[in-house]
Amino acid sequence: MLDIPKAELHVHIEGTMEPEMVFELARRNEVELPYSSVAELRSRYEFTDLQSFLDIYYANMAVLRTRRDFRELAAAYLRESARQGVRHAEIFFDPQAHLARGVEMAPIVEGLSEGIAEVADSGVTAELILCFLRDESAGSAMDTLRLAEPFLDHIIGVGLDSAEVGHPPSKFTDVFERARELGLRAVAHAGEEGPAEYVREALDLLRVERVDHGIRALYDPGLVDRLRREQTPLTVCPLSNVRLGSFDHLSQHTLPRLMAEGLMVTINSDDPAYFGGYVGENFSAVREHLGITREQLRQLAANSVRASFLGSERKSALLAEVDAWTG
Ligand code: HPA
Ligand SMILES: [Zn+2]
Repeated sequence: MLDIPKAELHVHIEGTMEPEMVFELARRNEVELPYSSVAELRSRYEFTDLQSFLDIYYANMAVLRTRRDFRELAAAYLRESARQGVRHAEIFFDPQAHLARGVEMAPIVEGLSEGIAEVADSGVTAELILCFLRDESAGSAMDTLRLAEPFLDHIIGVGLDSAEVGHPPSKFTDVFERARELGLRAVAHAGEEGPAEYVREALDLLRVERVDHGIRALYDPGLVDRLRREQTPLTVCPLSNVRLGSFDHLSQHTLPRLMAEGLMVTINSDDPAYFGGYVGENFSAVREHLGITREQLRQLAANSVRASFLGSERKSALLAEVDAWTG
């Protein structure tokens, strides 16, 4: 497990809920689960594509009900990540999935913030990115943003996730414009299963500062040139891409090509409770299976700091830590 100092920029907090916690919260909140044991739940984690994962991801999050649940979820993720070298995380959350079950915005956002505050003494910091579900309507996204307005002190930006194909970024142009007016930063999932054209739309219409995944950009040489020129960060998630079928095996992942093209690549876990590893484990896996060198790992860690929304002072301090890493 690699403890190089780093930032994590692509992690869904609901995707950090380990099967044990699913069962614990189900018991505490009296939610009935269609599985008889943790082992049985874990045995269902055989995915063929993004949708097959999303089905179980949304089903499991039904156990998340209270402020305490969200606090414990964030704290547990950050504690494990800190053990794997994470100094800062920018964490996605999916409020629409919780609002639909009658959970209000306040316990979600304030609970996650309390979890972040709880682990501050371990030196790890975090910010929250509110993601819109792209398979819901643009109107629902706009309503969600309105509900979040009283909590903007806790939220650094907006993102776009869930089922990609058939739900292009263009659907959310107005919502992202409103988010920018509110002072929020912008990122979006694009080019995970969807075409390179969605990456272009995310850049041109949503004006995102980072592209989440972006692996399909390699199908479009003109786009690759642009991403290189503009040094737009891509938050790549190697173990996730394999588990959701973009590559048959990690040894076939195009991370080395993305790096050879001179792109601003970062390594992230996406949904670590489902995809077989937290971010340190993703670093270890690409070293082992893709021949990524120690100096390239240092580059990837430095990229994660540069691509974060941290201020310049903290960035400099963390980059010095990356430089000094001898592990
Ligand atoms: O990998 C993902 N892609 C899109 N939506 C998601 N929501 C959680 N994880 C993902
Ligand atoms: Zn994701």
